[in-house]
Amino acid sequence: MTDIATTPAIVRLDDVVKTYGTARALDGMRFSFGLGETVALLGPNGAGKTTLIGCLLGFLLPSSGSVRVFDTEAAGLDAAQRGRIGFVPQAMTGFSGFSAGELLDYLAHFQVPKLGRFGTAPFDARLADWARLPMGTRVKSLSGGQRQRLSIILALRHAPDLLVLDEPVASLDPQARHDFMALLAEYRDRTGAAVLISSHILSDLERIATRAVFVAHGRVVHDTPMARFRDGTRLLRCPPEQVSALRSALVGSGVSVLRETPSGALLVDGWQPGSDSALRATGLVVEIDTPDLEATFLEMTR
Ligand SMILES: Nc1ncnc2c1ncn2[C@@H]1O[C@H](COP(=O)(O)OP(=O)(O)OP(=O)(O)O)[C@@H](O)[C@H]1O
Repeated sequence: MTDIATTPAIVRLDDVVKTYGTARALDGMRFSFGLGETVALLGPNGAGKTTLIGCLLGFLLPSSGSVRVFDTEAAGLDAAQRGRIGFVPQAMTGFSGFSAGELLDYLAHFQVPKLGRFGTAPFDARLADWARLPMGTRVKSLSGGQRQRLSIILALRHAPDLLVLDEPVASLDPQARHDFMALLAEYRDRTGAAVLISSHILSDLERIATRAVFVAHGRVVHDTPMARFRDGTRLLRCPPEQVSALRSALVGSGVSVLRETPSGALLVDGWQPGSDSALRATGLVVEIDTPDLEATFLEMTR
């Protein structure tokens, strides 16, 4: 897989393998990303996304390969480096005896905001305004969505350079989810942070991501900047007897075949403005569709 990151990497995974007994959750995972990128991590259940995130945050040790964050092995990050990371887990656990307000006050002692990046106070206020938490309620009595909002505040308020979100919006209501995606985009644009977000809500990712990394069976199966994805991904359908002629016509055209679907359609990358007319000139009868992230996900990870 080609490394397509355009900025200096602050996260780099090289040939990462992680086994649980005989199961290989990560099987040669390799990609990197840098500041200003918002990477959508896409993969079906069990593809290895949470394991990858665990390795990246130093919670899990890879069985082999290397995971480097801020140019340091992830498991050996010091406190100052960890302070540059924000993490929203799938579900927040612990701290159940604290009220929301007490927890925010208590953890403020360990979270040093990087002043001047977004004017900390106004963004804090934006977060609080978005979350609308009942500050006096104990964490154990908060709803799932309220706990998720609390965990999002804790992940963002110290202005991390690297923000890692594992299914951050699954328990949010549609309004909170919509507003959070806008907040996240604002955060990224104002701070230039690197963001890695895993979510099954692909329409959200389509709006915010600058890059899509598709994983299946513990490996990266497709890695593309979103601009290239939007402009250059097509689904080509032709009568079954013409599929091999279509493949031949694409050779040397700059268009590459990512997948042949079970019905014989070709998912391709690298489509250009002149590709339609070039294909018409071959005399092949081809139906050309522009797939969205979900349609591409279904083909790339099946
Ligand atoms: N602690 C564990 N012990 C054994 N196997 C595990 C453990 N954690 C994960 N696995 C296995 O590793 C594989 C990858 O799991 P992982 O949780 O990383 O997937 P995922 O892509 O995050 O899935 P989901 O979308 O369902 O959250 C799965 O086959 C899972 O069963």
